[in-house]
Amino acid sequence: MELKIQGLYKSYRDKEALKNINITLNSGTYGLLGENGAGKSTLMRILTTVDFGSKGSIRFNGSDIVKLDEDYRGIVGYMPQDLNVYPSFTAKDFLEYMGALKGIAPEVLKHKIPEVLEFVNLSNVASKKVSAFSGGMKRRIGIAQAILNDPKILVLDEPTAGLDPKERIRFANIISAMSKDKIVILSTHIVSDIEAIANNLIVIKSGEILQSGEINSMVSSITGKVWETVVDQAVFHELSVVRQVIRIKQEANNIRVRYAGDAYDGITNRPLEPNLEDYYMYVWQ
Ligand SMILES: Nc1ncnc2c1ncn2[C@@H]1O[C@H](COP(=O)(O)OP(=O)(O)OP(=O)(O)O)[C@@H](O)[C@H]1O
Repeated sequence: MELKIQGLYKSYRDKEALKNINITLNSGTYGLLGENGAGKSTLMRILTTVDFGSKGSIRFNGSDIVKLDEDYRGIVGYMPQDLNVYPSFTAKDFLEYMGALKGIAPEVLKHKIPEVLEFVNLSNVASKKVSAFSGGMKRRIGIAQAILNDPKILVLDEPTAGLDPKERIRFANIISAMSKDKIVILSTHIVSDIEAIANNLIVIKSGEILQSGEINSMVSSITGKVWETVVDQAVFHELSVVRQVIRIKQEANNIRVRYAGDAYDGITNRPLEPNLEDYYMYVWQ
């Protein structure tokens, strides 16, 4: 399976939201990371044909997705950032409605709805109004509607925003369980969520791909470059000028510092296992 994006641009009047995006996605989970306004939602909307690029092409297994039209939409699942549900809809009503919009036959929906509700662990609230759901439950019903058509390509815009730690883990497990033989693309601002859910990272900045690759190899490329030390205020000040500080914690009169770069001379440093946040801070900040 291959989704190939070539020379993709998107302009909104005077704003260039995407600039020359080139990337090929295969089965796997891709985390799209970028600041507010980087272009993540724009790229996701184009990948799902909710919107179109100004220039460039996207091909699924060699065929242009715009030309594939319904055939492409039939294999795509999309969870937009703001999923609006009529307040009076129950979970089941909502899935019936979304299923009908996707053109899924009623007899298929009949067995598919209980299946997806079970999958996202909402079977027990199938007849409850979605308007009364917690943030985490709303995200899960969002996933449920996105997978109604057994999509090969699943696009999730900020699926973990506003989730508590428990819901976050539950969500990560749901995504991992269904990422086999699919292209899953999810966006987030939270680096640790990408590390927990995705195998591949795409960093996007001002509409351009800054870097993309396999998360494990990115992280292992900075082995030996992440340290912890406990220093006083004066040394911390010197250190923070010449090294990338990742995290600090005040401890009595000292500061515990996680930093990246070469070990700073003249202090006691403890080597740490790098993680994706270290990589992100060290390489891009
Ligand atoms: N419909 C639109 N009309 C005009 N400009 C737009 C429109 N949609 C997005 N933009 C602009 O395009 C740029 C990219 O926006 P986009 O929503 O894709 O970013 P994002 O990375 O998803 O941001 P966030 O993390 O805040 O959701 C921004 O500068 C935004 O203001």
